[in-house]
Amino acid sequence: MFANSVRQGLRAASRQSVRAFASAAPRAAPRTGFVVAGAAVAGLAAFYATNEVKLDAAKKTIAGTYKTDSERSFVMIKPDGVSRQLVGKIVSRFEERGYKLVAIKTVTPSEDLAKEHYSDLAARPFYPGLVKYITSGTPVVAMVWEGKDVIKQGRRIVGATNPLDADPGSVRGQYAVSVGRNLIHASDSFEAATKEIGLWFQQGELSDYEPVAWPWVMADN
Ligand SMILES: Nc1ncnc2c1ncn2[C@@H]1O[C@H](COP(=O)(O)OP(=O)(O)OP(=O)(O)O)[C@@H](O)[C@H]1O
Repeated sequence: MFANSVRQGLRAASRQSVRAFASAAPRAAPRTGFVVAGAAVAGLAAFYATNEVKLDAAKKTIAGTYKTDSERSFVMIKPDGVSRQLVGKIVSRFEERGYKLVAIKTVTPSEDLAKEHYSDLAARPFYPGLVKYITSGTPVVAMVWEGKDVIKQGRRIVGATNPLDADPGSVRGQYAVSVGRNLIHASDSFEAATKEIGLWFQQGELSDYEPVAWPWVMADN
C-alpha cells in the first residue's frame, strides 16, 4: 500500500517531468520530481532515478537517445572562460576523454536567449546578474558533445556549481574561484540537454560522423 502510493507519486512526478519538458521548462522537471520523491520517503531517490531512466531511454530527441552512445550534452564556455582564453584547455578535456564534438560556435547571446536558457532560475536573486554576465558582449562558445553518459560525465568534468565545492581536477575546481564567474555550463539532465541543444542550435548545425577511435572509446567489452 505504502509502496504503491510511493510508486504512484513517482509516476505522477515522471508525468509532470514530461509535461514540463513539453512546455520548454525541462530544467525544473527533475528537481520537481526529486522533491516529490524526497517528500514521499528518504532513500527513494534511487528508485526515482531508475524510473526516470526507463522513461527517457525510449525517447530520441535532438539530444540523441539517453544512456546510449548517441547521448548528447550542451556545453557552453561562458564569457569569462572565453575572455580568460581557456577555450582550448576546456575543449581538450572533453576531446581527451573521448567524446565527439558534434557542433561548436561562438555566440554573443541576446538577453532573450540568456533569459530563456536560464528560465528556471528567473525567481532567484542572482538571476539579473547572471543574465547581465552572460550578455556582457563577450561571446560564449556553444558546443554539443556526444557519447555514452556524456551528460553525467560532462557535469563531472565541469565540477560543482560553486568552485569552492568543485573537485580540484574539474574545470571549475582548477580555474574558477567565484560562483558568479564559474566559466562553464553543461546540461544537467537529458531533458535539459534536449531543451538547450534545441535552443542554441539548428538541426543542420549538428554533424554526424564517427571519430576514428570511437569504437575503442565506447565499447563495453
Ligand atoms: N549564488 C549564486 N550567486 C551568483 N551566481 C550564481 C549563484 N548560484 C548560481 N549562480 C549562477 O547561475 C548558474 C546556474 O546555476 P545552477 O544552479 O543552474 O548551477 P549549474 O547547473 O551548475 O550551472 P550552469 O547551469 O551554468 O551549468 C551558475 O552556473 C552560476 O553561474
